[in-house]
Amino acid sequence: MQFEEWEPVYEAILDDFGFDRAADERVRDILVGFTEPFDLDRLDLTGESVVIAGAGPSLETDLDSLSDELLSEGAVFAASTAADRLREAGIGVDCMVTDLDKNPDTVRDLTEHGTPVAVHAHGDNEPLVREVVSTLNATNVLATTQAAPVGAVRNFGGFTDGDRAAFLADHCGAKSLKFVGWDFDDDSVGSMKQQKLTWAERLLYWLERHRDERFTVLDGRREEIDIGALPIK
Ligand SMILES: Nc1ncnc2c1ncn2[C@@H]1O[C@H](COP(=O)(O)OP(=O)(O)OP(=O)(O)O)[C@@H](O)[C@H]1O
Ligand SMILES: Nc1nc2c(c(=O)[nH]1)N=C(CO)CN2
Ligand SMILES: [Mg+2]
Repeated sequence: MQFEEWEPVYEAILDDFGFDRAADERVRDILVGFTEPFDLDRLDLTGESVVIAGAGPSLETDLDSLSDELLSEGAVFAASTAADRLREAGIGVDCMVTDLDKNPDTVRDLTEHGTPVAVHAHGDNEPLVREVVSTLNATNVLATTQAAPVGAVRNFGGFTDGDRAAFLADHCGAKSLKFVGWDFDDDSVGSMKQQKLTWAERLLYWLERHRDERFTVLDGRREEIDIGALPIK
């Protein structure tokens, strides 16, 4: 997705949360200083089915639905702590997507052993960007921002760790996306997290339209989704 297409949605998100664009840009620029260009051919997903693992409570039961066939033929993208759960279950992660707020040791371990991690800079994770990114093997870091891309820091669209994983897989040519571990209505989360999940759902709905693909995670929900300021006709 080009930034011009993403930008109005980004503005709506900033507005909804009261986040500051200049802060996102400042932390993005710090990340620029720690990263090198990432060769996206390493994540060529052309013709592949990709599992997008969120970190919702349903991940536990959803893991049982992942067939050996899907896992051997497709790729697995994991948001944040979903990477830990998958690895515990013996499932390899092809890419982790994170804003570093939960499990930096996993990020360190994956990047050390050659797995790409999409590391996101935003206005509220400056200390993590400063402390963690300098300790990583930069070759395996795919730096991202929700603001305009600069240098090696890319923007594929998306906001929360999980929906950014889906936008990244889309960018990399995935044939189909399968979602596990997604719970948009989760009573265990606070109001800010619920607001983030509402945006994640909207953004997946938008991506679904873009791709002309039905995401089963949205089944039974499409009619109810408040698209907010999304540019959907
Ligand atoms: N019920 C859920 N709880 C948490 N994450 C969920 C849930 N359902 C889906 N997800 C996806 O899994 C990802 C887990 O990442 P993580 O918990 O680090 O959140 P985040 O995007 O960094 O937001 P936060 O600032 O709340 O930590 C979320 O970004 C979201 O896209
Ligand atoms: N400024 C800002 N941006 C974000 C934030 C956040 O807390 N603050 N959380 C996100 C969830 O992954 C994604 N982007
Ligand atoms: Mg996170």
